[in-house]
Amino acid sequence: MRTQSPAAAPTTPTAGPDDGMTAVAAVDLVKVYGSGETAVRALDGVTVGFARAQFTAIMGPSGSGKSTLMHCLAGLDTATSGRALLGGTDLTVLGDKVLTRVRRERIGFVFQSFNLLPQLTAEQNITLPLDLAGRRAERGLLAHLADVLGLHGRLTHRPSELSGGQQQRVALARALVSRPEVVFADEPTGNLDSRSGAEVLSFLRNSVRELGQTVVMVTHDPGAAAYADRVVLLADGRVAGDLDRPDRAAIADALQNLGTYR
Ligand SMILES: Nc1ncnc2c1ncn2[C@@H]1O[C@H](COP(=O)(O)OP(=O)(O)OP(=O)(O)O)[C@@H](O)[C@H]1O
Repeated sequence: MRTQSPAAAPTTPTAGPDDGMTAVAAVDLVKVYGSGETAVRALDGVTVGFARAQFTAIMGPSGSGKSTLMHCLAGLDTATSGRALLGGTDLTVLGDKVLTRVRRERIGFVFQSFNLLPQLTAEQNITLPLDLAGRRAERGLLAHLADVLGLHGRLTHRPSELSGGQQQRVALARALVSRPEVVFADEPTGNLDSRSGAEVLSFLRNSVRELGQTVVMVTHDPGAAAYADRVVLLADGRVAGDLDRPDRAAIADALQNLGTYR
């Protein structure tokens, strides 16, 4: 394992995303929840970049700041200081309206709880972000995603008529159909059985390889993280390690070294 201080984070943190190779970056990102004696420093100066067309997993103990980092980088939460960069855009200086548009048009999301709208069909759920943005789905890409995700014959079904694995595959199609600059996945296999989870992870892996998609995934599971090209470790709101193409055992070791793996 390469461990390092946040100041020596791995992927061109000082160059920032304008180098054309970095899709998303945090630069000295600080997030403090609350104030006074009860203040919690969830992010304590995180500097890290996520390369284009790479699959990165973020891991670390409970409370280490994984979700906070992802939410700040996705414009779902505001940082206390520092910069959250998507391409050349600093999300920390944007107002709510512009931020909503950036999230809708440039970012794909996959959540543990699927977050599909129950009254819409699978296809309507998939195209909803595009519809809201006034854009048309690329029919070829939609058909390709439905095909590789095994959703043909399910597109007219509502979420209640689909299994958990199928619902998450609909969420994956929704995340990718707009060709976003990055897909953020928060514990995407947390509610799935191991077979459905493996399908979701293989799909994410292949979307990086075949579509050049950038994927950043938060997970507790070393087996899930082993699908990634890179694993960034957080501890106490700081970058505590960075693993290049680790296997499951190397990830488990690194977590154990952080004193967290049970
Ligand atoms: N809305 C909030 N208000 C106050 N404190 C918060 C809030 N959200 C998170 N925190 C605190 O910030 C710290 C980091 O939380 P975060 O959820 O980012 O960690 P995590 O690594 O994602 O944890 P887990 O693995 O348990 O999901 C924790 O101490 C948490 O209690």
